[in-house]
Amino acid sequence: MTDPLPGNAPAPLAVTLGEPSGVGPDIVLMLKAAETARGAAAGTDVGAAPLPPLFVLADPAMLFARAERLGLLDRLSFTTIAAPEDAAAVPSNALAVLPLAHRQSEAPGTPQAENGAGTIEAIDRATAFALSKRAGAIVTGPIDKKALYDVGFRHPGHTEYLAELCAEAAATPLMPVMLLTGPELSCVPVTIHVPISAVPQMLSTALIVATCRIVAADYRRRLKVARPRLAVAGLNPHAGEKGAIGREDETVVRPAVEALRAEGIDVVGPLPADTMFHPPARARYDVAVCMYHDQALIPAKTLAFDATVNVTLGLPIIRTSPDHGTAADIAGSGKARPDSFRAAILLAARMARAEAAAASA
Ligand SMILES: NC(=O)C1=CN([C@@H]2O[C@H](COP(=O)(O)OP(=O)(O)OC[C@H]3O[C@@H](n4cnc5c(N)ncnc54)[C@H](O)[C@@H]3O)[C@@H](O)[C@H]2O)C=CC1
Ligand SMILES: NCC(=O)COP(=O)(O)O
Repeated sequence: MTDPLPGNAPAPLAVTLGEPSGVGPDIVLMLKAAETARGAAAGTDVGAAPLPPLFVLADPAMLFARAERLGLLDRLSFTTIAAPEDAAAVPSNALAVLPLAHRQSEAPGTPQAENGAGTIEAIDRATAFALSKRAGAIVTGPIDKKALYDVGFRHPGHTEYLAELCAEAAATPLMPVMLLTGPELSCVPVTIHVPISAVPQMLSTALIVATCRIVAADYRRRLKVARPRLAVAGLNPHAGEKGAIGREDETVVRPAVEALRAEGIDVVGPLPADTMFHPPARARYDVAVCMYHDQALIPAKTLAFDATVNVTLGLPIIRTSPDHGTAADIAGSGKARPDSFRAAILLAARMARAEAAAASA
């Protein structure tokens, strides 16, 4: 995961904390404190790969308050920076913080309406840094979607919002693809944050084809899988039982798989979703392309909740995120596990190195 690519060192990672009342701040602080402990215990194994260079976009006062609540101040210091480029000079025992214009309050477990502007500012600025290559990738902490909707955020989640920000910058429409990737399973939902009742209408052969093309291309370029094997799930029970239990698998999904195979993409399907996630079935593909959110995310989170990472494909920037949400029930308690956030940071760094190598090839 930490293999260097000489001459292609990407810029530091831009990290957003998401909802300040959630576990995003806890986890980043805990990861950095563990890193500092590693430095203090030089020569001993603290059991995790070192973090790559990164900086956090946040209100330093909010972060300090959460660190104090978690009892981490004796193991952690903060250095405020004015620009991403300053992160390189921050000592490894300090957390580089790029202050937001908006103030943020801490209030574990209770989203504060006035925090919404800072949450969105962090995402906007991290994305701008990544687009201008001043950040190698962005790693986002979980947002409370309803709390942001309540203050006027008009996007279902990061995935769709980041696509819109990148499309504005590129002046061209972009289609984001959500990938949940873990040690045992990688899954993509073709439809993302939509009510289940809207899924059959939204699914089309063109949407499945476009999704799979993006998956195949990003697997090759950014995940270094030369010939990714895709397995497409059916929509209906038993993949429609040849049309007897729903027609979509024959009229929508199968034509997409045939079109993709004609293009040379290694893809099978439609497969019955209930029998494609057991171990021997998983060994036959690199990524499962699913028809709706929970068809993909239930197996991914069930198999490896602590190690799965959410990646947005199809964008000119690299974005990763932990698989979990704000975990408001445990925010500020020190009970949050930082593993998925750590995996998101390490994967972002690996993808940024692959991207830098591909760009200079
Ligand atoms: N990328 C993002 O911004 C995401 C945001 N969300 C948002 O998070 C909010 C809460 O969603 P939920 O469905 O309740 O899922 P959740 O993942 O926040 O919590 C589900 C359960 O898992 C536990 N949990 C979650 N992360 C944990 C961690 N790191 N360590 C230990 N335990 C952990 C929680 O305590 C809770 O019991 C919603 O507003 C949702 O929209 C959810 C997923 C991703
Ligand atoms: N359940 C995954 C999820 O909601 C992630 O959303 P996003 O904010 O990463 O788009």
